[in-house]
Amino acid sequence: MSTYQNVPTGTEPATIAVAPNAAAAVSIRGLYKRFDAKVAVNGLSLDIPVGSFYGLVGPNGAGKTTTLNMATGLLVPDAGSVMILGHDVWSDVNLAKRTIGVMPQANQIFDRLTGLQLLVYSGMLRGMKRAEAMGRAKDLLSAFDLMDAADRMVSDYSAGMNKKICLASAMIHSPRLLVLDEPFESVDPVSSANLKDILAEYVSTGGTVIVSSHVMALVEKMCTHVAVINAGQVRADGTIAQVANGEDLEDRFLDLVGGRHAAAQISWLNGGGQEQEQAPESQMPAASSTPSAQAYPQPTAPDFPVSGQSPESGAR
Ligand SMILES: Nc1ncnc2c1ncn2[C@@H]1O[C@H](COP(=O)(O)OP(=O)(O)OP(=O)(O)O)[C@@H](O)[C@H]1O
Repeated sequence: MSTYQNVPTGTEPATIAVAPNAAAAVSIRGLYKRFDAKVAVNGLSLDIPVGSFYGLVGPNGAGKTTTLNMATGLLVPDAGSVMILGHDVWSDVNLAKRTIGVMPQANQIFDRLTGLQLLVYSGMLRGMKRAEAMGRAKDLLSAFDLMDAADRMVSDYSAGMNKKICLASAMIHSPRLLVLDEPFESVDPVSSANLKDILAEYVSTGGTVIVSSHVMALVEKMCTHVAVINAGQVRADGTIAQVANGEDLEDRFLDLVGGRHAAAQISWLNGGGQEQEQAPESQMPAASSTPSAQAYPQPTAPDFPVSGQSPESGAR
């Protein structure tokens, strides 16, 4: 898909100048998606090298999830192309899906299964024999410190345990590319360190990890590469050092996406430590006068029934 037939005239992104990179783990060109009037992804192009730990960062609503959904065969783009390990995603979407492990969201899994059942089911969905899926499921439960919870229903897991079982179910078929949305959210520091070790080991064997995250310190520490996304486009991409460009990555991010405004200037939000600002004189009653009905309008009886009272009972 490389034409812009679904894109409103006049809003087409710049022509795709550079051919997709078949050697990349993911090569995106001119990706575009519009939801009614909202352009979520606006001609986005990006190459993600094989064996990289790639962070996608951007403010809320920047288009990260929409991009990842299109790149992983979950959402049809309006235009543009995505290649995964040299194969066009949308010409054989099932092949692409076999290559990728996408971490599901907590509300996308069958949480009435036990952790063990969920992993075995995920493995068998990927075409594994039950015995093989069972063996891998136990390895993952052990690696993710979930062995004690293996026979408990996932609906009874804590938020962090839920994250871990979702991540494990994305890994059971040993994909070549892992796509993870905020994988460490709610995960305790010990488990999170273990997960990072597992992911680092996976990358060292040639796997590629893409994480979408808002936690810049985590991206700076874990990732080899980063792309800053804003308003559906890539603002900067490359190794962490290239993107940071000698600055702290978080400061650089703020420079790139802008939009920082002075929250501290909300006039009424003062924590109680300072005198409230006086209202302008014009809005205050004259000194020594008693409050008049004009200065302080008296509340009137509500013209709607008060909870538990009929309009009649309210008048009593
Ligand atoms: N199904 C949808 N229908 C309508 N608008 C959508 C839909 N999905 C996303 N959008 C809009 O597209 C824009 C990009 O959303 P997206 O979820 O891709 O952003 P994001 O970068 O992942 O944000 P966040 O960091 O908050 O998760 C937002 O303005 C969002 O409201």
